Formats: sequence, structure tokens, C-alpha cells
Amino acid sequence: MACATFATFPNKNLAKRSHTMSKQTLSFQTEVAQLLHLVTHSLYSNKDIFLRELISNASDACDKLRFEALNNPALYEDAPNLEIRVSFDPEARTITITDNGVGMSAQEAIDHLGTIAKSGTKEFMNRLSGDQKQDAQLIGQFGVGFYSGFIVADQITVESRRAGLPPEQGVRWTSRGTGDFEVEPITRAQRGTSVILHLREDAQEYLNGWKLKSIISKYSDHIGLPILMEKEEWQDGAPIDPNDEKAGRHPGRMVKTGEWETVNQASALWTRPKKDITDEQYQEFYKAISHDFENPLAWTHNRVEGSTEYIQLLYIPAKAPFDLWNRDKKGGVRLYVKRVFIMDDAEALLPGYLRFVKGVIDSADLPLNVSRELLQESRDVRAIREGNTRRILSLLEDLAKHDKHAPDAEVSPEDKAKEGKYSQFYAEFGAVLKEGLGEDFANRERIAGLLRFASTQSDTVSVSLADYKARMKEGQEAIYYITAENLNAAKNSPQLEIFKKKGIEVLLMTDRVDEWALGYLTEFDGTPLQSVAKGAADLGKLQDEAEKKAAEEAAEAFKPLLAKLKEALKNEVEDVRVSTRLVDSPACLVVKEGGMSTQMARLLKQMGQKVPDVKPVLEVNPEHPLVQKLDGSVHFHDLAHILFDQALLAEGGLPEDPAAYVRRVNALLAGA
Ligand SMILES: Nc1ncnc2c1ncn2[C@@H]1O[C@H](COP(=O)(O)OP(=O)(O)OP(=O)(O)O)[C@@H](O)[C@H]1O
Repeated sequence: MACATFATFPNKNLAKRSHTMSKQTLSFQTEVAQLLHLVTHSLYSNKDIFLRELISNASDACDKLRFEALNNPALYEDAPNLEIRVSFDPEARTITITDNGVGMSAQEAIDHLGTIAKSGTKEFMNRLSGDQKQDAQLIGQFGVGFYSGFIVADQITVESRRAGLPPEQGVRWTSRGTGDFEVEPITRAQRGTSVILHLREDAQEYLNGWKLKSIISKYSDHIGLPILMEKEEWQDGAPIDPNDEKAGRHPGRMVKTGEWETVNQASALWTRPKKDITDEQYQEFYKAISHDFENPLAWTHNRVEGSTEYIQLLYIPAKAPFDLWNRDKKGGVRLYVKRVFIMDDAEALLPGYLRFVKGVIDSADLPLNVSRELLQESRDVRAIREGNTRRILSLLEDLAKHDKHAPDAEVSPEDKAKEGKYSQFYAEFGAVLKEGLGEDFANRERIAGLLRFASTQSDTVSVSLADYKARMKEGQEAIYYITAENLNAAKNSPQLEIFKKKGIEVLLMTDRVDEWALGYLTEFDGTPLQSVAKGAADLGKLQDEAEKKAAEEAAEAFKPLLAKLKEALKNEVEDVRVSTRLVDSPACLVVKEGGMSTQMARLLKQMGQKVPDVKPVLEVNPEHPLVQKLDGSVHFHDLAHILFDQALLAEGGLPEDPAAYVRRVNALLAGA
């Protein structure tokens, strides 16, 4: 990029701009300025991470070069060995992180170090609460990357030259981390980037080789490239008085020898044998690739052999990210081919319902120049995706199995440590997992086995379909469930009355996806699932002969009244019939078997979708005084509408014309 074009950058955020050709002062994108403020104020208690982030960027830059060089080996120039160097200068009070990766052109430095290209930036900013601790967690998830340098530095200078550009087209980028930054052209012989941190007064502790090495071995040991630091040796102090041994010596100090040494293992973590990796190393690697502040909930690391060979290291986070529901969000799995980094959002490697999983896949079979399009079609990728899915489901099944142990059970310490993890997982990601019912037919039964619900016997979301089946009553032929807006609405729903009376458990579903997801699960382990708000309440063998007979007689006796009700409510309901599911309530609404529930229709409407206008069926309770009073009442029309509107209210809906409802009730109250 020639410096002459600096003035023509189409960057709308450039409030200030001087017009000298050699040096430009540009403003940060608003979001960057905000983020910078937060970084320096919220991440203070976790200062060390700046080094991890900058080394990680350096490593990414080397990965990018290696990838580009697949098609253009000349980019290596005369330095094919990729490496990262970390040095410090106590006099200048600087730390420098240098890589010989892909580097940046002037335009790239402006674009990448002055704006945030990530999707969800706005949403992220809105989430910030002003509570520093919480914000720090959130910023962590978002990934502050380069900007984390400002936790310890009050000025950062970046010098870079993009691989393939001549030395005169280097760039120097400088900023104090406030509103703006400067860029100027420089000549730089070496390709790649140096990030020079001018340390704050209160961050001088980092001017210490031992300290830097220990941070690198804690946070960056997994990096596959060599990280080099200058060797240091202890040097005794010089004699204070050369003529008098007894006068003692000046204090000794570490001095640099001029040689460089590798301070990390320089082999990518996932390529090492499992037995050589500690839990802490697994955890730090997870944090490095996910930007999470917390340890992962669980992980699985395997060398898969067979027709498709690959290494798989997959993690389940402990907490859902703030943008879990952002469907455009890229996946968290990095794809490598024979140790060469290919892409970091390889969605093709996991189904959408497992999008919370983070990790690395290193394939031995895919071509190095694999493209996104090719990924979708490749048979190997399909095999990897299926393998990953199975592995995650097994991991979840294992956690579910050990979520709770019987008090007297003999449990290994390893399994003991799994207690409570599945509940934690489910609270964070259960709703996403349910999407799998509609998305992954091959594994539907396994996914169904992992679902947990609240029920009329448990307020906590902990009942599995297998638990439910084990508790089914003699003669019960279906797994009953109800969907509602929230637990209370579900629990108090009139449709449940008969089930409560007979002591039959009903699953209470309150997740938005339930209705949709359950549509794909018609049975579990041979037992059909049946919504208690759909179709006729067919309790089958649970109803005795006398009850059946009474219901039939009531239906017969109420025929004329039902006809009148149907006429009065012809715009509102499809049909009116006598109910067998009500005990205390006068009426309820049900939809036809296979129809969309009123709850679902409401949700879709809220989301602005067009919903076919399906009328529900009104069921009335022949035992209820209000229903018995209907026939012959002079207020029949009003009562009929009140009955209908109340049934709607009882299941969390709203009358079409709330004012009319209020008017009718008031008129009746006034008359009472
Ligand atoms: N050492 C470097 N060499 C080349 N480019 C770099 C280097 N450091 C940063 N960049 C460029 O600056 C961009 C922004 O870096 P930053 O760390 O803020 O975000 P990121 O790395 O894209 O995302 P994240 O840190 O969340 O993974 C990078 O995407 C990259 O293009």
C-alpha cells in the first residue's frame, strides 16, 4: 500500500486527520474506543493475559502465512522458519513481541487495529452492565485480542510489513489507547510484525525474564511454534573496591548472553499424548482458544483412526456465551490439516445444535487447500462431523449418568468429580441441544435421552423421559406434556386438572423451542408423546367404565347447549364440546390433533411471522356451576364470551378485545 493513498481511506470514523503524507492521525471506531476504556478498567485483575493474546495473534499471523504460502512459497522470502520472539528492555521499559508471520500492510493495520470487524459488536456493547467484574467476563468472551496490550501499556507501537511487499512498504502504528492512533510508512527489512509495549508505571514487574517465561509456560505453552527469549545468566556484582576484598561487591544481576532459547514446548498441545498433558494445560488451552475466563466443564481428546484419520480435542464450556442465539455466529472449532491451520470457524465440523462446542480438529486426510465449499461436500468432513457429534453425545451421556449418585453408591473419585455437571450443562445449553431433535434424525433417540424437564412432580428441570417412563401408571399409554409460557402457567393450566386428580405425571415445558422440537419427537422408547392440550383428552385405560359412561351421557345431555355456544362463538372457535379433562375450571381451549398450539401461534406472532388463523376448540366442564347456569340465562351471549376469554387468559393468552371483556364482566358484576 503506497503511503500516498492514506488520505483516501473510506473510513467514516476518521474525525481527525492531518494531511501530511508521511504521518496520519486517525480516530478509532467508536466501539474500539469504548472497548479500550473497558479493557484498561475491567481487565486489570487479570493483567497477565495480555501476553497470551499477543502471542496468540503472532501465532495466528504465522498460521496465515503458512496457509498463503501453500500457493505462493515465495512469501517465505529467506526465512521459512516461523517463530515468535519475546524480549524486554529495562532501560526503555518496553516489551516487544515479534513474529515473522504474514504481517500487515498499512491499510490492514488501519483496518484491523482501528476497528472491530466482529459481528455482534453492538450487541456486545449493549450487554455491558458497568459492573467491572461481570463486564470483564463478557469482554473475555468477546475477545479483546490486540487491545489487551493496553492493560499494561500506556503506549503501543506496532511495526509491520506484509509478506510479499517490498521493505519500503512497512508501516508503523502508534497509539496511547485513547481516541486515536497514528500511522506512518517505514522501511522494514524483516517481514512480519513487532508489537512494542511501553509499560505503564505500575506494570514494571513485567520487565523480568523469569516472570515473562512463567506466563508463557502457563498460557502459551500449547502454541505449536517456537517462542524464543534471550538467554540470561547470573552475573556476580563487581567488587566495590578492587583492592579490598572485604569491602564486598555490588549486587549481582541477570544479564543477557545474546543467545536465544526456546521457552515453550513448541508442539501443538493436541498433538501430544494425553498422558503428557495436565488438566491445567487442557484448561489453559481452552481459555486461549475460546477467550473464556472460566475453565471448561468437560473435554474429550482423541486420536481417531480408521478410514478417516484425525485428532479431535473438543470442549464443552461451563457458561453459555452472550451470543449463543446469534445464528450468524461462527462455530468455535478450528480446523487444521496436518498441523497447518486452515480456518477457525469450521461450521461443517459440527451440527448447529452443538454450536457451543469449542476445540480443534487436525485432519490427516483433507487436502491442504481445502475450501469452505469443498468442506461441505467432502466425505471425510462428513465422517469427522459424525464422529464429533457421537463423541460429544457420549461425553454428555457420561456426565448425565454421573450427575447424581445414590448416597450409598461406590463411586470413583473421577466420577465423583462429575457430579452436578450435567445439570449445569443443561441449564446453559439444554435449549440448544433440543434443536437437535429437528436437525439430527440419526441421533434423535440419543438426544431425547439427554433431555430434562420439569414436571407436575418436580419443579426443577431434572426429569428425563426414562425417569418419566419408569414412573408411569398402570395402564398409561402415553408420555403427557404441556407447553406454556412459564412454569406457573404450565402448572396451573386447566388442561392438567384431570391428570392431577388421577395422579398422572405431566411434563411441563417452558422453553421457546419445546413446541417446535417436540414436534419431531413423536415417541420415546416405544411410548408416544401426547400433548394434553391437543386433541380429545383420551386417557385410554386410565379412565374406568363408569367415568366413560358419565362423559358420554353428559355429552348427550349438553348437545343443545353446545350448539348454542358454538353459534354464539362462531367467530372464535372451531367447535365446542364437553370436556373430560377439567375438574375445577369451567372451560379450556384445545387444538386439534396435529394442529399448532395456541402457545406456538402466539410465539410466532410475537416474532412477526404470519400464522394461519386456526381456531381452537372450546371444551366445557359439565360439572361446573357456571356452565350449568348458562342454559336459560338472559346473559347467555355475554357469559359465552366470558367463558371463552377466560379460557384464553388461563393459558397465558389475551382476549382479542380486552376492553369488551372488561365491559362484559363489569356488567355482570353490577347486575349481581
Ligand atoms: N501479530 C500480528 N500480525 C498480523 N496481523 C495481526 C497481528 N496482530 C493482530 N493482527 C491483525 O489485527 C486483527 C485484530 O486483532 P485482534 O487480536 O484484536 O482480534 P482477532 O485476533 O481478530 O480476534 P480475537 O483476538 O478475538 O481472536 C487480527 O485479526 C489481525 O488481522
